[in-house]
Amino acid sequence: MAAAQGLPRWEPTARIVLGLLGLVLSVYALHVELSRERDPDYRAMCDLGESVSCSKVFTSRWGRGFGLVQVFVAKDSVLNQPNSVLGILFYTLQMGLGLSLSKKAALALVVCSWVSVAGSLYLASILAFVLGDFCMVCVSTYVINFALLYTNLKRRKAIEGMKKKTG
Ligand SMILES: C/C(=C\C[C@@]12O[C@]1(C)C(=O)c1ccccc1C2=O)CCC[C@H](C)CCC[C@H](C)CCCC(C)C
Repeated sequence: MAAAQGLPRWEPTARIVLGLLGLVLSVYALHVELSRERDPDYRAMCDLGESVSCSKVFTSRWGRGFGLVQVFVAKDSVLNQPNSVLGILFYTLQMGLGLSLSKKAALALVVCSWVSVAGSLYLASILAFVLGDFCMVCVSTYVINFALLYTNLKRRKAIEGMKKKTG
């Protein structure tokens, strides 16, 4: 298997493509959220209907700090950042740590990725059962997060294999 000798050949490309897509979606989500907060009449490209509205989702209480941070701190605290800011950090980290071939970096990527998949499942259930909204930007980021987890698991396996061989 190629994975035993080194990284799968598709791995660096997949990581950059997924990371950039996630980054673009997160920046867009942040832009929509801030525009909507400034102007309640703002309509975003991803607002297609009453229940297919991304800006409604982004500006809901679940759109900041996963709706959980404000249980502990004030709503307008600096700790209560939009989810998309976490997304920007997360995708930047995924591309940045991808440059390192160390085992620790590979493990960190897998752990962060699992956290993001858990976050995705949580946000998806809020979307479906609480808000009853279809947010295309959100669903796209969940798909990206699953794909990144797969990529990171493959990568970690390959890096473990490499280190065993060369000592
Ligand atoms: C645009 C984006 C997610 C979309 C969205 O979050 C948005 C914007 C939102 O307002 C919302 C409201 C209500 C229901 C669902 C939603 C969402 O769907 C990006 C996050 C992706 C991902 C879920 C980030 C997870 C990061 C981890 C917590 C790991 C952090 C690791 C750190 C070391 C950086």
